[in-house]
Amino acid sequence: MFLVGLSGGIASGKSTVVAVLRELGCAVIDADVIAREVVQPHFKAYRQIVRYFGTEILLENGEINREALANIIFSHPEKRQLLNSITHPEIQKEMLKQILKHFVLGCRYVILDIPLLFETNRLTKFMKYTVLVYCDPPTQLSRLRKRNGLSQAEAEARIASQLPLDEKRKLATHVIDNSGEWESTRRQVLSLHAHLEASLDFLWARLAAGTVVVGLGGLVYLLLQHFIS
Ligand SMILES: Nc1ncnc2c1ncn2[C@@H]1O[C@H](COP(=O)(O)OP(=O)(O)OP(=O)(O)O)[C@@H](O)[C@H]1O
Repeated sequence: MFLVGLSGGIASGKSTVVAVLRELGCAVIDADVIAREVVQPHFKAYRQIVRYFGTEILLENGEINREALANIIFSHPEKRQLLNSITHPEIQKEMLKQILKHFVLGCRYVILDIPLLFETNRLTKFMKYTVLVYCDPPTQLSRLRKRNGLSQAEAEARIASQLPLDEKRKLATHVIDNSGEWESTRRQVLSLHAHLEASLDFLWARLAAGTVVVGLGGLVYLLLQHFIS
């Protein structure tokens, strides 16, 4: 099995592309969903967040008030760092668990949908391929304005807070250009899927796992022989 990182920019069409990939039966791990899960009450990160940030960041139902927490870390970079040091290891653990599950199920590849994949650049070294869902700047601006009901200035400010798509484009191994019609995007996703399905890169991980299993089996056999005789 191999990993494929997928990212985009605000309103560039990532959700649209992921929907097609899921429809094709691809295994997709959504980092945003995991980030929301690990701060739910029964998780370790929840207890740590409450310990450090206090019960005032809780909603009446006991869940974390994400907006209140976002406001705190917005003006206190050291608190943002603290929050990241609590949540990031839990998110990575959960991602690893899901990757292993897909490996055991025999998936050839898994798509990791990570919003800040190219900005943080920490996870790209684990990816065999990286995919950018691209959209030309005027189209991105107009789709964002329409979807979120924003003024020109508001939409421009949100886009400017991210690494420009033209910069991310240089970092990706594959680009899906979503500037045109849905059908054109769909065709590109189908062709990417065919390319990934045809790749033999999944064999390396299976070979490595097979070698470990055979090695461990051999070791157990030798130990049993030793103790029985
Ligand atoms: N090819 C397309 N043609 C027309 N509209 C599109 C196309 N692709 C996406 N859109 C529209 O553009 C908007 C943004 O798309 P989408 O929500 O998929 O982007 P996203 O990258 O997931 O956004 P975000 O990361 O900001 O949540 C949506 O309203 C969607 O319906």
